[in-house]
Amino acid sequence: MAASRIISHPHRPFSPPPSQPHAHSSITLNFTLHPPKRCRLACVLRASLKENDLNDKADLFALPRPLTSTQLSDSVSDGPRLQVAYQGVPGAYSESAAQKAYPNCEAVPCPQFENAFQKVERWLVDRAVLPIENSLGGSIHRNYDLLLRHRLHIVGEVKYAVHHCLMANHGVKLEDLKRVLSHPQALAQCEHTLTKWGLVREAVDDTAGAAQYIAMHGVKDAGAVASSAAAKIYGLNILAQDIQDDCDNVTRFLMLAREPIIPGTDRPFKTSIVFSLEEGPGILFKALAVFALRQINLSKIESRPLRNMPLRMADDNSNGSPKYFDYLFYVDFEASMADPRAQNALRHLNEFATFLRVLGSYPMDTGTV
Ligand SMILES: O=C(O)C(=O)C[C@]1(C(=O)O)C=C[C@@H](O)C=C1
Repeated sequence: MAASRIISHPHRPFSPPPSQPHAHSSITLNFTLHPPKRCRLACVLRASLKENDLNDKADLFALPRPLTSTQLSDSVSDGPRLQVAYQGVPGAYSESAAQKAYPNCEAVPCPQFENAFQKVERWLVDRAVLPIENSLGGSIHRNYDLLLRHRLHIVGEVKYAVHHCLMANHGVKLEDLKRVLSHPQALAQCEHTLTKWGLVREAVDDTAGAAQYIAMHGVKDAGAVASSAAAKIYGLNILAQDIQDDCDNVTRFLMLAREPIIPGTDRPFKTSIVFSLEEGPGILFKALAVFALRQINLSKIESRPLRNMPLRMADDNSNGSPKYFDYLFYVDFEASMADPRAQNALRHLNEFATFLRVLGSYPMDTGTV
């Protein structure tokens, strides 16, 4: 097995190791910014990182140690239970995903995604498990943005089959309902069914939170879309089961930690990166070609606005009129950072990317959902 070492220091450039397959190489997985071409972007990204003062506090601690793959899914044997932050209240799908990812963990509820990131950064918990995409509803954009703003590492992924129920207080029938409360993703996943029933959608922070609200306030004209576990916890009656628009409704969650893991080649690995590019014809094609040239499969691509600088000038003679939207590209590819093909692909990409950061190299969830 290759034994590449990951250094997770945020201020050093990406510098791929020599490409021998079994070299004990040193890979810096964080971003690179070369002046002068990249200094404008550097300022923007630094400003965006400063938004979270926790990042500075994290620097007070010693350099993190990489995790080994044996530390991925269980708690430290005979030690305290691993504490895993998730967004929502008990009964949320994220809680079940956290328990699937770390079977003996203590799942710690957080009101917002950002709080889950912060809890890990402040050493209040060991890991966070957060949704990143759903097979029906698509990407959870907020978490893409937070991955960049924070400095946690993706150490694993877990796919979770989501089965939505419509629930209400006891005695309330489907005909009595005018409204339905749930997480926007859950509402999107049940779009056709809810339209058929003519229910007005109301978005709340999480599915189980919707169930809790309905129960606590004795609401009679609204139901909640949530899990059967939430119905049980909050004492609600299930009016309909499996109401998502497709029986195959799977959410992919990311497992996040302060430390990266040592990537291996002993099982299928995935690597997640984020980069930005100069404007120009065919530049995205060129960026994606670095993977195609090495037979590396891409499993996901997502573009997000570069929030602090969403528009760029066409050129210096554009009289100050903004022309182009500016993007960050998030790409997942099916190779380990210990694989020389991945190292070469990133070295190649780094030749023309204006910014590049490796978010994590981690075992793929190849299990059934
Ligand atoms: O609200 C919940 O129960 C969650 O865990 C959040 C969430 C999401 O953000 O996508 C997770 C899984 C489902 O796709 C629906 C909602």
